[in-house]
Amino acid sequence: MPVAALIVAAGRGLRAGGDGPKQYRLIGGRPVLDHALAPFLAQPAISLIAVVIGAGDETRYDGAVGHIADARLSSPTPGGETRQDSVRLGLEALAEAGFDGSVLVHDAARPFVSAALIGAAIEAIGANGIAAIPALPVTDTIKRIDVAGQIAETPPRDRLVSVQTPQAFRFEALLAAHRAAFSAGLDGFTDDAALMEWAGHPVATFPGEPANLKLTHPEDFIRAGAPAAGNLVVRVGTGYDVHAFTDGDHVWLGGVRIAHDRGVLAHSDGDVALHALTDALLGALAEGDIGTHFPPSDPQWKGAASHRFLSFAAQRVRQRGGRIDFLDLTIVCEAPKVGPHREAIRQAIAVAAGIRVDQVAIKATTSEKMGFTGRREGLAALATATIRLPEQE
Ligand SMILES: Nc1ccn([C@@H]2O[C@H](COP(=O)(O)OP(=O)(O)OP(=O)(O)O)[C@@H](O)[C@H]2O)c(=O)n1
Ligand SMILES: C[C@](O)(CO)[C@H](O)COP(=O)(O)O
Repeated sequence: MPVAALIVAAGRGLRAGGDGPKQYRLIGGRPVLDHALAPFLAQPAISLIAVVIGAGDETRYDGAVGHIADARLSSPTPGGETRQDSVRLGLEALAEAGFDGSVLVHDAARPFVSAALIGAAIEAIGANGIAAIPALPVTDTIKRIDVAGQIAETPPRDRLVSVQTPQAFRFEALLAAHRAAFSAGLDGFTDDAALMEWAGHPVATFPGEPANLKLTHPEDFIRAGAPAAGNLVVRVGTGYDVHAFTDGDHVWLGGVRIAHDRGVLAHSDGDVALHALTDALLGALAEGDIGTHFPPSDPQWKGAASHRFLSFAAQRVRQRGGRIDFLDLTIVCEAPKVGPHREAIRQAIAVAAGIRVDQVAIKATTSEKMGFTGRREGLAALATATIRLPEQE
């Protein structure tokens, strides 16, 4: 089933203040919209990306995303007065382009969306879903107030969630719901899930991410680490990991399952490539190492898929207002052969880190039958991460 992404970026950002719409402001030297788009561009399952922009924002848009050379990104569509209007106009543009399948609707104002969350949205809508949205349990007690500001009700918190984007929908169903609401003159829906509920569709939830903040008020930009002057400094981190072979029939390397006559001994899935890359990013951030954040003593990481570790470290770079420039990896083993899987590994790493494939390099070498890798006792990986971070945080 084809998957499209619809990024709404036509708002004026009145609550955020500042000069011009917030989606064009810089975080870590890059526009918010560019941050929001990158993990969608890194997701190979997405075949079409449409962006809805405000009237008169064409030059800002070109300045923000003009560097992106990806045929999946279509020409921007003019938005409407409200978010609901902008989504509807974006859906109509996708319909005009003959799209059918699933659509992920995302706010440009959520620049810290992770590749993992986009993957979860695609998985949640799956082959048969109608609507699925990311949700987080609320931690504050929520009250409903009356017009005078008096508390009218305290709903039980265990059934309350706050919801985010990307929200995933069956395209035809969402388009029909938007058209029906438009014909009925209803324009008060603050998210697309509410519109689907109104149209009578079930809406499923999947776990959202606390870091997937919506930039709404000026203080959100401060929390997001937007540097005042936008000065970024280059930082380089290195990572190294080894795992011993054991009985088994496959290994995980760079997020790809490779059939092999041995497995690896590990608490997680034992992916040395992703572990070395995670440590390289954490090194560049000076935020400890993989064991600091995902202790092997913690049962929740038993058998964990290591792309989660890399996505976490990449997210930390973005949360600190930074960007990943390049990831370079060397895998050391006599077998399995890495060459046939190189491109799949590059893709998987780019998706997990939320960067482009051309920002990832994979090299492999044997150790000429010397040492533990040469004796086929295990495999190793070395990684270098080049990132940029705001000068003063
Ligand atoms: N007419 C509109 C209004 C909003 N949006 C988009 O919807 C998302 C969520 O909206 P919000 O955070 O409310 O953004 P703004 O409308 O820009 O903010 P404000 O309400 O403070 O003006 C943003 O990515 C925004 O660009 C849009 O495409 N068209
Ligand atoms: C769609 C949304 O991001 C879900 O939390 C939110 O409802 C958008 O609200 P806004 O007032 O348009 O920012």
